[in-house]
Amino acid sequence: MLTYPNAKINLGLNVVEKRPDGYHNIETIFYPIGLSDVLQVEVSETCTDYSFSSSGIQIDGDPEDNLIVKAYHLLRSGYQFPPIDISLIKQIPFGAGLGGGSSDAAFMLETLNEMFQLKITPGRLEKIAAKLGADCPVFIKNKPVFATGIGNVFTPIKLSLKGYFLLLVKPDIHVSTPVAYSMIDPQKPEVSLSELILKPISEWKNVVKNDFEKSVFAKYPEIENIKNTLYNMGAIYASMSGSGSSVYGIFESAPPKTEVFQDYFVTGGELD
Ligand SMILES: C[C@](O)(CO)[C@H](O)COP(=O)(O)OP(=O)(O)OC[C@H]1O[C@@H](n2ccc(N)nc2=O)[C@H](O)[C@@H]1O
Ligand SMILES: Nc1ncnc2c1ncn2[C@@H]1O[C@H](COP(=O)(O)OP(=O)(O)OP(=O)(O)O)[C@@H](O)[C@H]1O
Repeated sequence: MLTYPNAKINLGLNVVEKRPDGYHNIETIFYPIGLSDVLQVEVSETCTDYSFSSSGIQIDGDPEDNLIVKAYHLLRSGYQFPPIDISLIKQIPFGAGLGGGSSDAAFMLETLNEMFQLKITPGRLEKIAAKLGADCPVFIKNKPVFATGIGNVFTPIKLSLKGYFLLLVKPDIHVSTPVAYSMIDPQKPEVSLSELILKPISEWKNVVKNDFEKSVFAKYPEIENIKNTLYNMGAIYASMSGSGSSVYGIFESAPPKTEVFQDYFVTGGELD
């Protein structure tokens, strides 16, 4: 079975408070985008448990630590299904705040559920996904949502960026999520993001913020430069996604072709 685990961007992100368990309560809007990996899972004719191979962008770390493999082990411990061969084409940069690994894991859970008719409900799948990472559960419904808690409590929102254009830029900087959280001084926002996002997109620039930007920009001015360049190119709204290092611009029409980002990973297109 072939699936295309997609990335997300965060539209606004408030880090509200640190919790006793070390995690942080946040407010954010997750918006799925078209950039995706390719995940193939087939019943294996050769192995007795599972095989995993990965091509495309080379993922650091041990393959056993890949979130896809962790998702596999999580279901294997509670459900019966035959041996499988898993292959991934990695196209979503990691250390980018795009949730690529989380999406791979969520799609892996869904694939196994569907291929082997495990009959796990979407609600239960979200709970299983939460064991793999805070960003994982959102990829089960995979719709724009307002999220609270550690990013796992969802309220549907009526928000469509259909017809707008995205330009996404990822410099060659890996921002580690735990390190990014450790640099933040959490603060309850005066006005909730769920209200601010109802304003016209042209006003987001002045009110919708990502709390990670302050400390990440201070450490890596190059990332702030990308955001400024996107505004200079005519973006109606620009922001770092999640804990970085990717930065996106939202445009009312196709952004002008430019050489300025030639050293970076760049993607984009019309939004859904
Ligand atoms: C920055 C975001 O991408 C915004 O969507 C997410 O909050 C990050 O989610 P993620 O990468 O899935 O994070 P996890 O793999 O669950 O956690 C990695 C580390 O980030 C920190 N972490 C993560 C999520 C959260 N709400 N509070 C945290 O403090 C914790 O130190 C945790 O050990
Ligand atoms: N399938 C996967 N794709 C990408 N990274 C993975 C995957 N499985 C495990 N990882 C690990 O996750 C790390 C990236 O996590 P990090 O939270 O820093 O980045 P991110 O861009 O916010 O991505 P995500 O939200 O998917 O975790 C990588 O360094 C890699 O070791």
